[in-house]
Amino acid sequence: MATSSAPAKVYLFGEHAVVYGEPAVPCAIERRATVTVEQRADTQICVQANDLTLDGFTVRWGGRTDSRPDVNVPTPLVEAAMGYIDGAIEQALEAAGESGVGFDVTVESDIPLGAGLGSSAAVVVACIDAATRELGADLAPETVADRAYRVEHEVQDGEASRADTFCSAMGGAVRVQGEDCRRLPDAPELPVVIGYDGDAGDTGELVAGVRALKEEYGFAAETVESIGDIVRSGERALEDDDVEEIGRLMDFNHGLLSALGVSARTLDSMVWAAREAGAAGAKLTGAGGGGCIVALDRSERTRTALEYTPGCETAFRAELDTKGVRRET
Ligand SMILES: Nc1ncnc2c1ncn2[C@@H]1O[C@H](COP(=O)(O)OP(=O)(O)O)[C@@H](O)[C@H]1O
Ligand SMILES: C[C@@](O)(CCOP(=O)(O)O)CC(=O)O
Ligand SMILES: [Mg+2]
Repeated sequence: MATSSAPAKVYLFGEHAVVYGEPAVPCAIERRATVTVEQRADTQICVQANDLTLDGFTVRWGGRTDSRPDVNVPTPLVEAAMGYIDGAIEQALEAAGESGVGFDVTVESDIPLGAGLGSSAAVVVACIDAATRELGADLAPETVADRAYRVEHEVQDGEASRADTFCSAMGGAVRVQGEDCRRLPDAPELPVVIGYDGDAGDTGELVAGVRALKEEYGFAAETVESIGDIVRSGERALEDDDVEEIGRLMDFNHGLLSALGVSARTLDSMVWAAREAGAAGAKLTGAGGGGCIVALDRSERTRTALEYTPGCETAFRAELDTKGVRRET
């Protein structure tokens, strides 16, 4: 039996545009998905999944006698979860040079699902790490990241960046542009506050929507390029530890994401509540459509204001996670 965990992340800058080769800077936070993998005597894959926003379900597939999942939760969720776990197991088997092995997989996650905090990447990264160790192999975090990216790419219908998976595997703040993935040497000490509307967005669908807009309108393509410019300015502000400037750029980034159609009324309300409470800046994080915003505020004012904002289910402070994927005992 092997257990690994991997962290969630917020995007300081650059989600969506990173899918088209612009840079992005995500940052790992101290909320984790933990995955336990144990070999079975047969060839089935049996997944037990739980997280904050899920009542929990068990699904079993593969093997000779039972190839249909036996579950009690909505089909799209199960299909997506099966896609991620199936993909992760396939990558682990390939990495360990094995085939035809069945596993019991248990997922426990503190990361709200589909909320822009990268629950999918954390689950896949932790699952690949645990499954390869269960098979006697040991992969470097960079290799886990690369294999996890292939899974996200497949599940998101061929459109995904390496940002979420690299960040979750490596921890800290990272910069990703195409295949160029690096850890930022001095992870910034940022006063991150997160607001969550209790809702979820479908990453694959939202990415496809941006792609369609970009193909239809030249100015949408330019908007994507402008997000790249914001990220480049953001990197300089991060080097200077200039929280006010980082915040201004986050505000600008949110405006452009909103123009690309991936915000939501609740996300906009939370962003405005944060700004009015004195946050240095605020933006949605991840794919959007519902889920989380990220704001910067050293004081408690933003968190308190968010808690009283209609549409906000919960607000919390998030510490930077410098560890990335790790073995749990
Ligand atoms: N605890 C979990 N158990 C099983 N599957 C999970 C869990 N957390 C996330 N997932 C998978 O990840 C998907 C959400 O990923 P995505 O839409 O990319 O949003 P995000 O990565 O922002 O949370 C879920 O639909 C599910 O398939
Ligand atoms: C929209 C996107 O840039 C980030 C998606 O993040 P999340 O799955 O919503 O946490 C897609 C990607 O980079 O693969
Ligand atoms: Mg995701």
